Amino acid sequence: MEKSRPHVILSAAISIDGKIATRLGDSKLSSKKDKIRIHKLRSKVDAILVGKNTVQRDDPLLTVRYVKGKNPIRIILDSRGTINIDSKILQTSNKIPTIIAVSKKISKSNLKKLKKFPVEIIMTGENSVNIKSLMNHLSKRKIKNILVEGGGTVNWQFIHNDLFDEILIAISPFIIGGIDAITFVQGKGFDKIKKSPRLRLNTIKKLENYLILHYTKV
Ligand SMILES: NC(=O)c1ccc[n+]([C@@H]2O[C@H](COP(=O)([O-])OP(=O)(O)OC[C@H]3O[C@@H](n4cnc5c(N)ncnc54)[C@H](O)[C@@H]3O)[C@@H](O)[C@H]2O)c1
Ligand SMILES: Nc1nc(=O)c(N)c(NC[C@H](O)[C@H](O)[C@H](O)COP(=O)(O)O)[nH]1
Repeated sequence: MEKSRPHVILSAAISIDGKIATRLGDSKLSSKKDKIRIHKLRSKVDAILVGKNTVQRDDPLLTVRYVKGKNPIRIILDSRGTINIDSKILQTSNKIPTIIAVSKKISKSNLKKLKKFPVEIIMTGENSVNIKSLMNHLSKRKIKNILVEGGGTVNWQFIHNDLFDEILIAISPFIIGGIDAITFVQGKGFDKIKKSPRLRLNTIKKLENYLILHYTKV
């Protein structure tokens, strides 16, 4: 029987205090070697997924550049279709397959704007994108594995809905601090430790001053 969702790997670079960006959205935590590690990983997955805020803040390409390899399909969660038309994602959508996942709340004008680009639009969910049905849809499209590269709001949705299989964390040698800085997992958070998914620490690897932790679910 076909699996109802792809294999999901959550990945992030965090400061030693668990933040993924400063309060101003600066997230440049990875070193060159760490980027090479990430790009190797990108080249091995069918798709890479991020939330709209990450696109707005980082203006990422989400391609494989530090190593040779194929680019994964890019998937952006953007409920209302407010992604910037000048973003590298939209501007390179003629070269790299791109899916914009939107919800039924998207305005006609934003939908029209997105349709001007050669992107695939998947509409699911009332207010925000229904990631369970999105995963189901992607599975039918033969997307077998997805690298979720954040940000914190997206990570919470995947963790809270138990839609992940592995977590890769790069603890980077920085301290960010501050109550307004974004953490690896945002959202409401669990109120009891026992509600947190149980994780098994599989491997730890030192990469210069970085520590790469690989977890799977128990
Ligand atoms: N260090 C790292 O590894 C890393 C990785 C990724 C992002 N970041 C940083 O994280 C910050 C962005 O994180 P964030 O938490 O603000 O936003 P995010 O990137 O998680 O995007 C969240 C947005 O995605 C959209 N969305 C649509 N459907 C959704 C759904 N079902 N679940 C969740 N989101 C949905 C919504 O507009 C929502 O506001 C940026 O500053 C970025 O630089 C850091
Ligand atoms: N591993 C990792 N280390 C970081 O320091 C960082 N900021 C991210 N962030 C993930 C997010 O998806 C970013 O937007 C892309 O890492 C930028 O992607 P590009 O280089 O433009 O392809 N991820």
